[in-house]
Amino acid sequence: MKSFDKTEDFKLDLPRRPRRMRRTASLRAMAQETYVRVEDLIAPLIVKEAGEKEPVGSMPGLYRLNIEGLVAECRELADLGVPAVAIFPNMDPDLKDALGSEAGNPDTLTLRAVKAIKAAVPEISVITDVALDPYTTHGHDGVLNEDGSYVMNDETVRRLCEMAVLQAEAGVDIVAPSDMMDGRVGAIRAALDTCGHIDTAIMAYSAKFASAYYGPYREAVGSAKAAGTTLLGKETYQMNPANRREAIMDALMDEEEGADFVMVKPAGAYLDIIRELRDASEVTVAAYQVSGEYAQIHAAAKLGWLDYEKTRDESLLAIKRAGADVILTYFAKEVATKLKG
Ligand SMILES: NCC(=O)CCC(=O)O
Repeated sequence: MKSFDKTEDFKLDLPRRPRRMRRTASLRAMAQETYVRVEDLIAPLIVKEAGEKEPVGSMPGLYRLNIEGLVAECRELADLGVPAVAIFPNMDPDLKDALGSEAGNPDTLTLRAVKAIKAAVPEISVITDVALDPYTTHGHDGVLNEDGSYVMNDETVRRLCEMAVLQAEAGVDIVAPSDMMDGRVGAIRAALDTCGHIDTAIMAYSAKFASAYYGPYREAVGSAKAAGTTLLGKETYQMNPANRREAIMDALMDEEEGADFVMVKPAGAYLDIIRELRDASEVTVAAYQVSGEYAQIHAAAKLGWLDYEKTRDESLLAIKRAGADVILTYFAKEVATKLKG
């Protein structure tokens, strides 16, 4: 057997050398396939009734804002070029009941917030959540049956239609059903059209998984305790994290029913679903980088275990590369500021 000759000139005969395009910054810039743009970012914001802005412990940089603070934040985001905000209410527990009746109040906090934003910052698109969980004492996204063992689908959808029409009347640009009831997109589309809101778009939380990554958000909106008061789990309506085909089926149903956006939530642990949905769907694909994804980057960076900015930017780039057209992310303002600067 011939021994390996260390002195011999050693050259691989390769038809391609991919490292050629990685050698300098300018070559790497030309070879870059994916970018995160400010136009891709949607900022989720939390509104509360009154008082000073309050930090959310597990989500550094996120605050519960009163309407005035919320409007000021929207002004800054619009000036940075962020195209949209998604508003979530932190409700006074006294306004919650088993039916989520406050959701049908034409003067509820969310609707006043929408009107204030649209009056002061008309150029930013406002997205509102269509779901009952902020308003129910049990924290579920719908109306329960008598013994509390099931979220009733069609009764819940009727309530969601009522909510969506109120939101459209308040001037919201996009309603976002996040409840995961069957048939709600078609019913909401029909209700909006019947009431003359043909131009109100629908962003469907289509592949919303029953995920542990929502933990910090539940603290932010004060629904963690509520969700714990019932034995009924959200996995009876949200999707099983193990399922891929089901996610695509549900999203394509939403598209057929009239969704203008289909969403995957969470994002980082579901990049395969984002890619597959981008390939299968004709409409805009949104991905929601949720609170747990945000919190884990902050926590690891605080411990000195990860580089904060690089990990943040890589997490968003990966979601774009997977195929998301827009990303709901708590990093929106920070990243927009960096991209503008
Ligand atoms: N409806 C909005 C959410 O549920 C947000 C979840 C999260 O950020 O963890």
